Amino acid sequence: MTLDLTPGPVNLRDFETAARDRLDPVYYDYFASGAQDELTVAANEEAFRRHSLVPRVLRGAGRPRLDVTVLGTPAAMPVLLAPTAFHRLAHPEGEPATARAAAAAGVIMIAAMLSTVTVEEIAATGATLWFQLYPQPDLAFTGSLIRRAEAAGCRALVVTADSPALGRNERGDRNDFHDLPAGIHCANMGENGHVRQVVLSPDISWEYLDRLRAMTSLPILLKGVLHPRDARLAVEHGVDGIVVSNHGGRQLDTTPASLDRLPLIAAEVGGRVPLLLDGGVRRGTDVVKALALGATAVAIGRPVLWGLATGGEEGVGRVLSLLRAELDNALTLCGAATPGEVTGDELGGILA
Ligand SMILES: Cc1cc2nc3c(=O)[nH]c(=O)nc-3n(C[C@H](O)[C@H](O)[C@H](O)COP(=O)(O)O)c2cc1C
Ligand SMILES: CC(C)CC(=O)C(=O)O
Repeated sequence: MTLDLTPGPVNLRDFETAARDRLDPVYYDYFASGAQDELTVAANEEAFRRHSLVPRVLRGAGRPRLDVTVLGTPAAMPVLLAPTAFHRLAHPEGEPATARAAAAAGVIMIAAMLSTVTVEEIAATGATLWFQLYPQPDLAFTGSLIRRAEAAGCRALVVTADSPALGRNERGDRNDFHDLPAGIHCANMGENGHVRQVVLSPDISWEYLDRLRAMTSLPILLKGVLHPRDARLAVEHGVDGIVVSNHGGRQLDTTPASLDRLPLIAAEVGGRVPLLLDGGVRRGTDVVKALALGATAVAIGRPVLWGLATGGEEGVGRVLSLLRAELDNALTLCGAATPGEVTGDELGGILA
């Protein structure tokens, strides 16, 4: 018997390396890649490096509490699982493995409409879910998806607004990856024995959002907002929350880092609705920086996929526990007692 003394991944970036070693390179590229030159992918992580945290001392804050409530949904920490498509490309168990890990960690999973297992089966894990929607021009079909998400117990609807078309993914082109492999499909899109094609439509407008608003009493978050005027419009159209996001740099390349847009949007929204941020969050200190700049919580996309590819439910669980430990440590070192206490004024010496 040989003893395995390798320590394994000790942070979220290590999980990417571990996942890369295990994954089919075509699927690795699908998960890792962004649009075109991937400038926005790089910008998202780079933006966090540009900011510093200035800790306060002798606050006697004690060990921080990490729990938050976002739009009525309690969570053990201000980190959600961003919606990402096609988890069965990462691990045969797919989304239910991710959901079990989210449930064990007490965090909210935003289930993607383009999951490879149905929302009902994901919900059967007992995880706390929100449901992400690509608004489909067929309103009746969209309505049926919303009804299913509601019936499955999803507690909010996350409407992705940054996808009037698919971003141009050149790694996918090089790999000729344009279809899911046999046996894996968009499980929520099944209808009378065939699978509906997802439509990313440039015709979706604020008027469509009004229709959605009238279709559900669930809180609605708009995902993919980068312009303060759109944030204002979102609030005017009755949205309950905003996800400041550039889709992990996978849609329009050369957009700014989502973190760099957060202060502008926070100033425009003025606390009327909670803001979430995703894109490039890899460290507990990144979470603190996002909180300092106006987010109530953040979401992570790729790190969850790296955990899933590396070790299924256990891998995702480890990603979440590492990030939790880092966040706990960062808040403690900042002298903050709760995530809500972190503000740009008091703690986040945001030095560009
Ligand atoms: C492989 C992959 C698939 C994604 N699928 C979706 C999706 O189906 N719907 C959606 O709104 N966003 C999707 N996203 C974007 C994420 O929700 C999120 O905005 C992004 O991953 C955050 O950046 P990060 O990966 O740097 O954490 C996807 C991202 C990745 C990496
Ligand atoms: C198939 C895509 C629309 C899923 C997605 O959002 C992405 O890969 O970024």
